[in-house]
Amino acid sequence: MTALLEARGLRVEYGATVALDAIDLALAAGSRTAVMGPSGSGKSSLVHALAGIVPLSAGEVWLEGGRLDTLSEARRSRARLARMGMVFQFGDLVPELTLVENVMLPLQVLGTRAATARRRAVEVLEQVGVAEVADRRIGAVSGGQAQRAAVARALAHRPAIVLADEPTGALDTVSSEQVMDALTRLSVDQGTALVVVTHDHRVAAHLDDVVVVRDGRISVGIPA
Ligand SMILES: Nc1ncnc2c1ncn2[C@@H]1O[C@H](COP(=O)(O)OP(=O)(O)OP(=O)(O)O)[C@@H](O)[C@H]1O
Repeated sequence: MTALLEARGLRVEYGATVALDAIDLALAAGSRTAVMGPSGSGKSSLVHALAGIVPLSAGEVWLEGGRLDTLSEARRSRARLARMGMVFQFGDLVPELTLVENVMLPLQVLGTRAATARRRAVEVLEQVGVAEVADRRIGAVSGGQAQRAAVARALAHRPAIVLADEPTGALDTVSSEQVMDALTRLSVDQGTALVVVTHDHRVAAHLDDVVVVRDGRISVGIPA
């Protein structure tokens, strides 16, 4: 079966630092993968390389059977926007906008009409359990609620792949569980491939596979 997203021989360098080397990874539709490993081992670099955000020194990234890394920057951004959802530790939501407006934004960039985008945004906010605060500004809700809005935003356009870098890192245990429940439930419902960078074994327990990164390489063994 063709992988949805595949890395072949990835190498990423920042100046003299080799952040990733010889990475092979294939993600199938509906797979749920934790990326674990020590601080500085290359986990964020891996997620950014899979998303086509950082330039590769060597290797290839394939998205749905086509090369991602060789596309022009504009086409890569478009492919990322259309087919991927990204969630980061502190969200990157617009604090002055409401939850629903934040979730509508990428849909509208993709050409969805405002009324349709709003309906879909409210639907996903309901699925992640924050519909009751949908019209509050991000700055006026809790960290857990904002992070669930970030999950809603990443999933609203029904991406094939969700890449989440420490999505629960700033949250207490209860909020962290809510965010992971929301991510995994929507992955099950929509068949999304889910990749979650985490230090937390409780977070990894929500996922089916674990990839351990050590010194820029995928290693087999017990996560640190
Ligand atoms: N923009 C950058 N410029 C230079 N070096 C970088 C840059 N980003 C990351 N690095 C280096 O690349 C290596 C891998 O970093 P990366 O952020 O991918 O690790 P990580 O496993 O995600 O770390 P953490 O768990 O602490 O977030 C580290 O040595 C880091 O210092």
